[in-house]
Amino acid sequence: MKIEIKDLIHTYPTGDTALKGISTIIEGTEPVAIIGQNGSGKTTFVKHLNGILQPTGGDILINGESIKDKTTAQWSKQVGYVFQNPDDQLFLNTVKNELEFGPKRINMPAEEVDRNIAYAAELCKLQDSLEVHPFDLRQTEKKFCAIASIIAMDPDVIIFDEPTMGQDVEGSERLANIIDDLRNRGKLCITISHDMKFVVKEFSRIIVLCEGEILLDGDKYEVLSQPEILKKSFVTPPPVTRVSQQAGIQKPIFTVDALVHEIMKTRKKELSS
Ligand SMILES: Nc1ncnc2c1ncn2[C@@H]1O[C@H](COP(=O)(O)OP(=O)(O)OP(=O)(O)O)[C@@H](O)[C@H]1O
Repeated sequence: MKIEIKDLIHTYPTGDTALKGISTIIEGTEPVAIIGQNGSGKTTFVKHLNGILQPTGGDILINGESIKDKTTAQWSKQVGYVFQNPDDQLFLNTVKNELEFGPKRINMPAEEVDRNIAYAAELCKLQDSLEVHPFDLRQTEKKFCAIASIIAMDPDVIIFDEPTMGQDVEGSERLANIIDDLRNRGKLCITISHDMKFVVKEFSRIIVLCEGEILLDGDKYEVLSQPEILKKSFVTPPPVTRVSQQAGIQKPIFTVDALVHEIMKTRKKELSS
């Protein structure tokens, strides 16, 4: 899977230019996180990746094919989009019906539908809720229902818009497990998140948006080693990273264990000199 974003511009009918010429390439299966302050253009950007929004300038090529050449319904076989708010996505009367809807709409063979539903329900821990009305699920579970309904369609790319919002620790771990499993199956996950702890744990590549432009794009160590530039996007690295940076440790640190290791290393050096 190769997604080429070429000088992408989006101006809403109101005249707001939310994307001011974004260019990058997303390739392979390594999960990518999109971060940035509110209003920086994250949702506008990812909504172009399966044609929910059309570029007003520039283009996106998915495996060489312009996003403009197919409808969202056609792209949804390849690129699934999980909405930030599950209430914008769920509309049927049981979880099972929600999971079946997409695969049937894209004419997936019945056997495959059953297999994909079973996989998506198990991965999202919804096996025991298949007959429940989605609106009777807790808000956090609704989100997993929305995620499972996209996974059941078996797209190559899955876009998550703020999946950790409102999730507790167990929910975030379940999400991390979903992303790991999808990657192991060769899927590309692209995720918008404000949860920096989740971002540094789960993603190796981070794209930082600021006022409709790409501010930083690269490996998480490279991105988080530039705190002064990051400040422009009002992104705050996780507490352990900030503590280590203030303590003068150059390489970004993402876990308490890694911080302790660095401190012990420095102490050993000091003692031996
Ligand atoms: N439907 C719309 N009509 C007009 N302007 C819009 C529309 N949707 C978003 N915008 C504007 O486009 C800009 C980018 O918004 P967008 O929602 O893409 O940002 P975001 O980074 O996803 O923000 P958040 O983190 O709050 O979700 C903002 O200035 C916003 O007000």
